[in-house]
Parts: sequence; C-alpha cells; structure tokens
Amino acid sequence: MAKTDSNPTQNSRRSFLKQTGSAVAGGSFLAGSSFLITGTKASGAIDGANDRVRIAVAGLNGRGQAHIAGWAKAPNVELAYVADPAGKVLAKRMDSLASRAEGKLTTRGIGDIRQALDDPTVDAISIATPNHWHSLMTIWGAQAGKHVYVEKPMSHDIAEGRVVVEAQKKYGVVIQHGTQRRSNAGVAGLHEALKSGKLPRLKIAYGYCCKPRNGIGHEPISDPPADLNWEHWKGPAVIDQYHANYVPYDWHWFWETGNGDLNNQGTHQLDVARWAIDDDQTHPTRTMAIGSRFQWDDQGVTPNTMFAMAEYPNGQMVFFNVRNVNYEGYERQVFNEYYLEDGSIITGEGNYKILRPGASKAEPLKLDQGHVTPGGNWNAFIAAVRAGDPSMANGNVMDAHYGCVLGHIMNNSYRLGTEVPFSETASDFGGNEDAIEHFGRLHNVMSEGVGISGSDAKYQLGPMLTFNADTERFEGERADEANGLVKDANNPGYEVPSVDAV
Ligand SMILES: NC(=O)C1=CN([C@@H]2O[C@H](COP(=O)(O)OP(=O)(O)OC[C@H]3O[C@@H](n4cnc5c(N)ncnc54)[C@H](OP(=O)(O)O)[C@@H]3O)[C@@H](O)[C@H]2O)C=CC1
Ligand SMILES: O=C1CO[C@H](CO)[C@@H](O)[C@@H]1O
Repeated sequence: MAKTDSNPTQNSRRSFLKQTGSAVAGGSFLAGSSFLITGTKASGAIDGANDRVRIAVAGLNGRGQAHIAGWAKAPNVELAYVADPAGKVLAKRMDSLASRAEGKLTTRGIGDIRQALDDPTVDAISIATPNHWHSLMTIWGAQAGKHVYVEKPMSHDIAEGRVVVEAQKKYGVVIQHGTQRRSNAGVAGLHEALKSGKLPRLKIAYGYCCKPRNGIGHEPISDPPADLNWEHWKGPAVIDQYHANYVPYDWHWFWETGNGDLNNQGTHQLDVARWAIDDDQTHPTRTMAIGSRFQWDDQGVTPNTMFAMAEYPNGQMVFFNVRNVNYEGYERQVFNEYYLEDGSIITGEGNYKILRPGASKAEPLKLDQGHVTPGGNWNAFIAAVRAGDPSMANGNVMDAHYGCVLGHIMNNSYRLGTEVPFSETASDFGGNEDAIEHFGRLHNVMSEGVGISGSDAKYQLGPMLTFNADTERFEGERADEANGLVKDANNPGYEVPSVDAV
C-alpha cells in the first residue's frame, strides 16, 4: 500500500461534535446520545473503559452523510477522518461538522483514505464511495488491520469480491456490508422458518427493484473540475475521458464505475433473495437476463428494464425485475416475494403475509424473530468491532460476496446479449415456465404502461450462462466472453491484488 507523507496523529486533542441539543459531561461520551465525538485517542486498542472506536468515512456526497449520522448515534464512536477527492465536497462537509462542533473540530478532512489507514489509532473505515472503489478500499483497510463497513455492492466484479473474502480471512477484520436489511430480525425470522421446514419449501425467491428514474441526458467530454482529483476519483476504474455524468451519482449507469440498478438499489433485494436460499448453496450455476435501456436515449449504458433468473444447484431459483422507466400509473415495487413449492406466496418485509393456494386473501404470517446482532446496522458493526468478532457483522463478507456475485453474473449475461425483437416470447428461459410467466408480466408493463411497440423496439437478450461455483468462472457456451467480464482492468497504482498476493 502506498504511503502518504502526512502526519495523521498530530491531532491528539479530543473534542466533541454536538449534533443535537443534548449535553456532553466531563469530556466523556454519553452512550446512546446523539453526539459525534471527534478527536484522537491515545491507543488503537479497543479494551475495557477505553472502548472508543475511531472511524474514518470515505465518500461524503450522498450516503457518506448517512454514515456520519449513523456513527454519531453509536455510543462512544469517534469520527477521526472524513475523506473525499473533491475539494468542494470535502470543504462543505468539514464546514458542516465545524458548525456543529463543541470546541475545536479535530476530525481531519483528507483527500485520500490512505492517510487514515496509516494512522495506527484508527480502528475502522466506512466506505460510501462509488462502487468501483469498494473492494480495493476494503482490501487496503484489511491489510492495514482496520475493520471495514463497506457500502453495497461490496464488489464491482466477481474476482475482486473473492480477493476481499481472502483478505478478510487473512487479516481477520470485521467486514460488514451496507445491506441494512441484514439487521432486520423479522426478515431473518422468515428465512430461518423457511430453512427449518416450518414453512413449505422455497421454490423461487423474487426481488423487485422497480423505482422510477429519469434519463441523464448527454454531457460532453471535458476537463474535470479544478477541485476534483480525477485520477484518485477514477482509482482502479479505467475511464478514457471525463464527462460530467460520472460525478456525482450517475456513475451508477456506466459499467466501468457502476453496476446498473440491479446491483445498486437491487443489491438489497438480491441479497435478501439469496439469504432465503438454502444455507448449503453458494453461487447459482445457471443464469440469464433480458432487458433494455428503454425510453431515455441518454448517455447511460446500463439497463433500466431487466428480467433475470438464476438457478442454484439444488433447483431453487432467484428471479429479479428492474423497472426504472417512468410513466403515468407507474407502480413502485421495491421488495421481495417468496414462491413456495406448495403454491403459497409470501410478501412483506419483516412483517409478512401469506397467500395460500386457493385462498382469495393473504393472511398475516406470525413468525418468531430471527437471529441478528441487535441494534441496527451501525451499532451491530460497532459491537462486532468491539468484540473483534467478524461473525457478528449483519451481512458478513460471505453474505456480501454471494449476494453481489448473483447480480454480477446476471449483469454479465445481459452484457453479452444480442438484440431481439420486442416480444413477450423473446426467450423461452431454458424452458422454465415460471420465468416465462413472470417475464410476460414485465413485458406487459413495457408495452401497455410505457407504450413501447414497433419494429424498432428491441430487447437485449443475454445467453444462459453456466457458472462454476467452485472456481467462480464460467463454463460452456459463451464462457470465454463471460470470463472476460469476471475481472475489470485497473489503473497503475490502483491494482486490486490477486488472491495470492493479498
Ligand atoms: N445502503 C444504502 O441504503 C445506500 C447505499 N449507497 C451506496 O453508497 C455509495 C455512494 O453512493 P452515493 O453517495 O449516492 O454516491 P455519490 O456519487 O453521491 O457520492 C460518492 C462520494 O464518494 C466520493 N469519492 C469518490 N472516490 C472516492 C475516494 N477514492 N475516496 C473517498 N471518496 C471518494 C465522491 O467524490 P466526488 O465528491 O468527487 O463526487 C462522492 O463524494 C454507493 O456505492 C451506493 O451504492 C447509497 C445510498 C443508500
Ligand atoms: O437511489 C438510490 C437510493 O437508494 C439506494 C439504496 O441503497 C441507493 O443505493 C441508490 O443509489
């Protein structure tokens, strides 16, 4: 890991950042209050009375603010650093912190998270950068002995996710994925009931990521803004030239930096769907996707419409819908559904209803709460850090890896797709009747709701890919092309190490 020339330990003074009107007494932190501690503790060791956790947040524009607020509410957590490569974003966040600080603000604003990694008194980092940075920064964090809270998706491609897994094993740090539904004991309870046989066996776990969005237009190639360290923003991502649609947020819709909505919002629902699959299953072995970027005629390239399916070796399936196009009467659907072998359908999120075969109305499904580390996503991470126990993470590194790869291989099928006429019989989905029926519903929304029609309209139909769950490589038809998508190219100085070199 490259070293920086800063002296991050120079601020040895503690001070406190006031977030609300509550009071901090005697220089100590009142557990459960809404203060954010800033400053530096004398030692990085987390023990006994000095169990303060010092954390550095990377990525400050959108989700990074939720991270700061989340750590502020966690007892005895100290915001040591905030990092962002854009000078204006960093200055704005620092101003905001300073305006709420009691006394001198000692949180350090930095452009490069490696300054915080070099500080032995930092215990953990929390990553809210664009997706292409998630794995590399997590790996750097593990190598530096820091615990890591990393936003979803933990990986931008299949191979780097595996490196994170191996880094976690080697360095033993806590890694928690930003899939906060993993902290929901109601969701855990349903999945435990499904797996223990208290409910009929799960056949299809279905995720929906259907929230309306708009196109992003076209931005010309230009110089990056003067305050932005563009080389560092790109980091591992190979991007030819800057345009203003990358920064901020709309990087989601370019494959070099994002993963489309399937592995954006959809990561939450993909993760829940996979969590419901039997515990002895790792990756699906067959997957395919069909979709398009309808309606917008913009610069983004990832699909705004998608139906994808994945089949696990035990026959259980994950189905997934993405539907971002906007139209009058749009039905927002961001949730999961469970189709059981006896024909029942379960819906809800932590508070479930079941529609039994032949019944006209769904009935409430009363279940025991499942096992999660209590306290919500932020507190669970801090509890795991204090205990030094990676298994306490709500959404650990393996959960993250399997959930993200599920989305990556669906996206890979889509990316290898060919154009076919816009039709409800665009694919036979390997003969899967359930998939044919569910794709038909999405197709109807596109034709009747969105009004897509005519010979110019096309779907991009991806091949049925075969994935070897042991080697994490594709096999069989189109395998060479699919394996070309397993690992992204990286820029010099920002290479994701190999599994052997981690
Ligand atoms: N769990 C959840 O519910 C949610 C999770 N997320 C996840 O959070 C992540 C961030 O999303 P969002 O905030 O919407 O995206 P934004 O683009 O709005 O913000 C990302 C920030 O990261 C900064 N950044 C880029 N590279 C680096 C780097 N090397 N070091 C530090 N900061 C960097 C960006 O810099 P710049 O200032 O130049 O743009 C920007 O400020 C995404 O991965 C997303 O999936 C988002 C929303 C909710
Ligand atoms: O639009 C968004 C808001 O909710 C999602 C939840 O993780 C985000 O990631 C996404 O970018």
